[in-house]
Amino acid sequence: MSACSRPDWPETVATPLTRLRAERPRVHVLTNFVAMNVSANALLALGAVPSMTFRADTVADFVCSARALVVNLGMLDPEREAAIGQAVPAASALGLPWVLDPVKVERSGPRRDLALRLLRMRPAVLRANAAEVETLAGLKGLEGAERLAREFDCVVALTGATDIVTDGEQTVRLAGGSPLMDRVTAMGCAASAVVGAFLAVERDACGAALAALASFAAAGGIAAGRARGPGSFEPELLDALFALEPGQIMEKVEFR
Ligand SMILES: Nc1ncnc2c1ncn2[C@@H]1O[C@H](COP(=O)(O)OP(=O)(O)OP(=O)(O)O)[C@@H](O)[C@H]1O
Ligand SMILES: Cc1ncsc1CCO
Ligand SMILES: [Mg+2]
Repeated sequence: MSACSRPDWPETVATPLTRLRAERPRVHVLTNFVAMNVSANALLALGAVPSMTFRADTVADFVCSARALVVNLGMLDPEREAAIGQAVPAASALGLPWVLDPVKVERSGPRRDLALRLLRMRPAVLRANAAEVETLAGLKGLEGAERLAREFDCVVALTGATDIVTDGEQTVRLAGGSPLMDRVTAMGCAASAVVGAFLAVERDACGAALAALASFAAAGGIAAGRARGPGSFEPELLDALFALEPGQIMEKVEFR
């Protein structure tokens, strides 16, 4: 039974967080220029180690020695697209889990088609917002997320004011975080990177996605309580991820 239906939340969240900090897995992140800095810093704050190269002739070596891969389609240029073409087969060959973040597929047919081709290459988790899920599924909200999870045999983490994690059969909703997360760039991209970090230590993709989004939401809620606005929110978020304790996650995040 997957963690999407497992009720022992402390175990689902606390154990992977402790393991992440103990093992310090390296996660290879292919992402856009807007998101690079905050994604790398979020991983470091949590205890993981980022690598970010997107040279096509180098990326497979980095992926082969990493423990998870994150593929983000934002601001996609030919160089990063070529790197994705090397990185995903390298990860698949090793059975390395990977996350797909289909940034803004609703804006471009070719980008949507690339995301659909990548979905057929079996990411462990698709992390997307509502517009992206609707574009890829042709259906809105939870129904769209469930359809994608079933069609592509992956876990779908649909984020927004409430996050949804589904494997197509079982679904968990998480409420937490802060509206300030919508006023700072690349929070979704950073959340996808954090899902990659949890996949590195938790092979149950539902469990990894839940632990990641719960940790990110809890840290977001804590940071919002300390920040004066978007400018001070981001450093507060990194500090909150660094100091995050499992008890705070249970306190700040509501599971439904
Ligand atoms: N109104 C909100 N209240 C609480 N949390 C939120 C809110 N909006 C976004 N979040 C959180 O912010 C993070 C990013 O989610 P979002 O759905 O905004 O991603 P996104 O649209 O892909 O972002 P981006 O493309 O800018 O990286 C998630 O962890 C989500 O839970
Ligand atoms: C790629 C990109 N373009 C504008 S903001 C942003 C970060 C993730 O959406
Ligand atoms: Mg996004």
